[in-house]
Amino acid sequence: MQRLRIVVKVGSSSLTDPTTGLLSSQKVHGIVERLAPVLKDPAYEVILVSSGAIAAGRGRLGWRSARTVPEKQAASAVGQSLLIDLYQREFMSLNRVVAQILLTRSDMENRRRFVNIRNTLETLLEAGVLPIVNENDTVAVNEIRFGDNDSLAALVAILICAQHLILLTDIDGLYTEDPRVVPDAKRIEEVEKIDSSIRELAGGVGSSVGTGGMHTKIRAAEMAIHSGIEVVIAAASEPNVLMRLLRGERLGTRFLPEKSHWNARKSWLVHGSRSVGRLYIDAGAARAVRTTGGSLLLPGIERVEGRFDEGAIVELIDPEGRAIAKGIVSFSARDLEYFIKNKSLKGQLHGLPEVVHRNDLALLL
Ligand SMILES: Nc1ncnc2c1ncn2[C@@H]1O[C@H](COP(=O)(O)OP(=O)(O)O)[C@@H](O)[C@H]1O
Ligand SMILES: N[C@@H](CCC(=O)OP(=O)(O)O)C(=O)O
Repeated sequence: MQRLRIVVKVGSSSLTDPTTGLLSSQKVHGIVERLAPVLKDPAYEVILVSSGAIAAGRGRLGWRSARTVPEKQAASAVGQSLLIDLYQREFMSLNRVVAQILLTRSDMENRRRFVNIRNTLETLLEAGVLPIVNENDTVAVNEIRFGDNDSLAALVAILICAQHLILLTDIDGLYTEDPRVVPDAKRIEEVEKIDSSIRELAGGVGSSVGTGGMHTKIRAAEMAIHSGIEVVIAAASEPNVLMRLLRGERLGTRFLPEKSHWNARKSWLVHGSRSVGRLYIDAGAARAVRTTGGSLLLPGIERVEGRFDEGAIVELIDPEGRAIAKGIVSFSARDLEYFIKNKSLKGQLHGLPEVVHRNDLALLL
């Protein structure tokens, strides 16, 4: 039987006490209660992405707040083990082994690590273990931080080819405006396509502990639906919310997956990888790449930007300056510059590999 894969993300706001902002063991218990029936059902495989480390650490350290990045990192270092210990004890009563997985953005950007993470998760799921993922806050300096766990959860869902991503938060879905600011705002039940009219609905963060508010959730939903994954934003406080959602009950806001979506490799290219260079290409090459699904060949390249080796991720820029695709380049920047400078060589360059093979290329436009 093909099991459905579900990534459930629980935000800081749903794991903490609203007045103190500290981790609430009662709320953690509530999340475990909602997960229990799904875990028991052989139709599903679950990965939990849980925030809460900073809140747990602040509680243990007696800190009223953690504002600077080093403070948050220190609080998280103290709190992550407390958080996992709490989950461990809760899941023990359900006879379920848990595993801790801590990731940074750069783990996702590196294709080998990305594949390794997938192998580990697959093995854990196969062994009936519940993986509990969080950002590795202590090593995640600004450039490699997710910051919010919504994008992390979307990338995990892409990585393991999940069918559902459920973002549990302190509000029962996406509203036409932030209901904390505009009390008569209306909940949106279903979103067919995420465009600027949807992105504009997101207001700020509601609680003192949340990060990103609806902005990061809509961004995460966008990544996931492009990859064929259905996304729901729902209230963590709703009784039996997960099973009810999986049975099709209309709770929260459902974002429909796109029908013609990227495969996992292309999704990783677009959302997971970071490009380190740009190839400026001519109109003919842009047309070949965009409309005929062709590879990028040497004669189409006009200029190279960035220092990179073969195997790096680059963006392809068309003559109008638009990034039309992202792909894995087969030559280093130095080699490409050499070929461009010695254009007369072009005629003799048949037989060289494509600069970016079509299988290693994902269109952005
Ligand atoms: N259009 C909107 N609809 C619903 N909630 C919104 C909207 N804009 C902003 N918000 C705020 O987003 C908050 C949830 O985000 P956040 O605090 O980051 O949660 P989490 O900790 O679960 O990631 C809500 O409490 C709400 O105040
Ligand atoms: N990694 C941090 C969570 C960051 C965060 O607050 O994210 P979110 O729950 O999306 O608002 C922690 O465990 O405290």
